[in-house]
Amino acid sequence: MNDHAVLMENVTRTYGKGATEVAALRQVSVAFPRGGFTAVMGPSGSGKSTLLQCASGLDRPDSGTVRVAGQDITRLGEKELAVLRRDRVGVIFQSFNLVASLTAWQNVILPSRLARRRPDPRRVREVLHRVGLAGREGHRPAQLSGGQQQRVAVARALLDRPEVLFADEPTGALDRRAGHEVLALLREAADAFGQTVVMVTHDPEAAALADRVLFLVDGRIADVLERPAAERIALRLGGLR
Ligand SMILES: Nc1ncnc2c1ncn2[C@@H]1O[C@H](COP(=O)(O)OP(=O)(O)OP(=O)(O)O)[C@@H](O)[C@H]1O
Repeated sequence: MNDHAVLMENVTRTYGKGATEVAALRQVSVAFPRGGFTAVMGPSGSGKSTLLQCASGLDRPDSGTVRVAGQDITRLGEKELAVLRRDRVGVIFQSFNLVASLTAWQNVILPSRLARRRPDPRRVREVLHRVGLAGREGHRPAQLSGGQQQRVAVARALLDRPEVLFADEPTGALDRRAGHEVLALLREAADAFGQTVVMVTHDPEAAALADRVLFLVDGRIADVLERPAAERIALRLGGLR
């Protein structure tokens, strides 16, 4: 067993062609240690979301390799990739991505239902309880606060106990307190459940909860800080712009 949940080697991702070509990632090599919590920061357009999408199998790099749980996902066909994403990876977005017509419970089990599985109701209850939504199972997104909606999305990502949780600005649409609750859940996923967390954020205070902060500039890793305080992150970030 290697101790990296995700290993990216020489990953390049270019969008567009000719005059409109943009190199979103340039030969990026990075390892995300098992059970670690990594924040990814950098100026707008530096490649953070692209890195997350390539690492999670939502996007394919043009070259380089991405190993998730030891498997090179760049070599997998669509079906195999879908299975790996389903079984090993959880994803959380800034905009929650919930279905408005479904209840919290139904949103949490939706990916399983689409994969023709029947999740154990005890597990669904447990995971909704863990994110603080006991008693809100029957509420639809419009009947929940932004923080509660994001916690539904976290519960959905946690349901199948994925080895890796990817979060793209998970607190971007939340106020401080709600954001902190979501971050605490991500921290707990790493500390109590040994899950690997990779989170893109613009917020130095959010990044300060991570074990390590990667800074991207123009598609390259410009710096890595271990367990930095928010002030140091903000300073480093200011120096990059
Ligand atoms: N689908 C796409 N088509 C064309 N260009 C794209 C596409 N997605 C991203 N890009 C470009 O790739 C670069 C990196 O984008 P990316 O979204 O990864 O940056 P980011 O660091 O996440 O930015 P932000 O903080 O603004 O969300 C940008 O220049 C962006 O315009």
